Amino acid sequence: MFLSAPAGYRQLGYKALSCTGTDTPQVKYYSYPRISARSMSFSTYTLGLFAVSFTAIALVRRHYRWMSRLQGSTLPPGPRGWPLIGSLLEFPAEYPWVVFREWSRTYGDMMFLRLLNTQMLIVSTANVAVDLMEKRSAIYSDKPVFPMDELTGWDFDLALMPYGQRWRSIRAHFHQYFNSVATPNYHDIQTTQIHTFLRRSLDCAGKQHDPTSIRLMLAATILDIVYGLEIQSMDDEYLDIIAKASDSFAEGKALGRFWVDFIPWLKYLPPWIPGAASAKFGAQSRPIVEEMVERPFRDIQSGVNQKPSMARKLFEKLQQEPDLQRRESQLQHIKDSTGLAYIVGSDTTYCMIQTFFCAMAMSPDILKRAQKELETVVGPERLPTFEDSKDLPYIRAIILECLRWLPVTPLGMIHRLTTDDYYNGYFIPKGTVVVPNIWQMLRNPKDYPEPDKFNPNRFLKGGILNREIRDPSTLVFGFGRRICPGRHFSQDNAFLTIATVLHVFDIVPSLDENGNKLDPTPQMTTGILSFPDRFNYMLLPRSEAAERLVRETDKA
Ligand code: HEM
Repeated sequence: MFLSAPAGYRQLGYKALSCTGTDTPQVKYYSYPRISARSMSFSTYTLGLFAVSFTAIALVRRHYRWMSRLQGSTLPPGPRGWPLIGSLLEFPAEYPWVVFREWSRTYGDMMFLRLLNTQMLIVSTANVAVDLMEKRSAIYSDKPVFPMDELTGWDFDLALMPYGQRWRSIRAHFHQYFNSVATPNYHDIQTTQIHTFLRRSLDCAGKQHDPTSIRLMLAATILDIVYGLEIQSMDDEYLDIIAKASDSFAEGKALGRFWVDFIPWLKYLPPWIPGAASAKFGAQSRPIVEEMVERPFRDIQSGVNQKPSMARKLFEKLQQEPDLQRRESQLQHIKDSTGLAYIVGSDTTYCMIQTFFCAMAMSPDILKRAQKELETVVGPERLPTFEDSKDLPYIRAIILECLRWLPVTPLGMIHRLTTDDYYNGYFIPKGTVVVPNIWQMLRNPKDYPEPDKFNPNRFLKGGILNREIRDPSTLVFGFGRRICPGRHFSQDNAFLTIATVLHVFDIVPSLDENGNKLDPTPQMTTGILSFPDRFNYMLLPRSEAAERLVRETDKA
């Protein structure tokens, strides 16, 4: 079930794994334990029995339905699995993208498997992903419904939402404010927050860099744009509500924790019945999630918060809607579309910026070359701006390589097929959940030779970006009608953060108490999002002039 989760949730309890690194960083992923049946409680077993019975009936019925629809095709190959439970026992609980790559060596670029009553297609190459999820987007844009999302209140989240009218309306509101024409409107806010981040980083120069300051920068940026909120610290009361809501999401999605996603009628059990753990948990979670969505909007509706923002503009526009019923339903969609921006946008962008710091701490030559480009184009008198982007191909190549090297969502987000499909002689039954192994696509040596190496040069030819190399942003932000609508905003933010940091700071391994360099080798996390965590690096101002440039941002 964790595959269904959206980008951008606080990754609590994620596992971290050692990586190895050299001057040209390479990342290795190790063991991937299986799901442990011992961790399940008695009531979980009881409900598990129900699940097995229901699954058995559903599977037998489905088997006969499929047989009549094969039309001379076969299902794509894949692990055979066990009766009833399918491949549940061998399904990797950690770093699944690495295991799927191993499996694909046996089964090819389309692998079909079953987990209880969920059928899954894992796609390992970019061409197949584009053929299915982009070119046939009309039938590959749905998402499976998980009753737990409704119980916990998380069903407002666009990334989880089934394809349909509600999704269309919320996405349209969101798109209006995050499309490529609208995002430059946020450059001032982004610049202010990035400059604040530079000053905070300067205050901690020479010490292990605290990634909380990256989170704070992103929170302050997105919540200012969306609600006009001024976030000064991570102790902010509203951030605390978001954190609690995110915790409830993470727990609700933990594989094997609740059975309601396998036995949907469990959601109708009242919370006080023994065994109704999911309903009980949902009843605790829902008010917190509602508060997260409602609280900042209340202040806008009541006029307490008058600052210009996306929510305010949408709300004012809505007042011109004459149809009261329509106004009511649109109001909820507006609240939902604004409520999800921070949730889906901040952690994803955070992961990408962490990847940048990690790559730079491990690749001094690449860092120096980027700084040289900045010296030539921007000069010592000022900080880079968004307008410099077109003249900084090496910085842009670094961004592309960060997206490719350690993709933030290695398995993207699952899609669901809404009707039977036939592709390359294979039958893909309606309801199949499609998992793109983006991590593997971005490690295809035909597109990216020596794929484990961090090497921005692969995107350059004759000093400019080489359009013949597959652009990783066409994969990492997902596919077709569900493609990430925050991608322009996120890439803008990444550009200015990376360019300004490199212009004024060196990024180097931090030191132990005896002044010896610590190993900057990162730990990779596993989960919906994956990023290098807990690695040793610090920022040092490049010169007094650079320090001055940073301090002067306070006066700007
Ligand atoms: C490096 C940063 C980011 C990455 C790698 C990323 C990646 C993704 C991916 C893979 C999806 C799923 C697409 C699919 O289903 O095929 C997605 C969906 C989404 N993203 Fe992002 N994202 C990032 C930043 C952002 C930001 C900054 C925002 C908002 C400001 C955002 C908003 C969304 C929304 C609303 C969806 C759901 C779209 C839908 O299902 O219709 N993302 N993102």
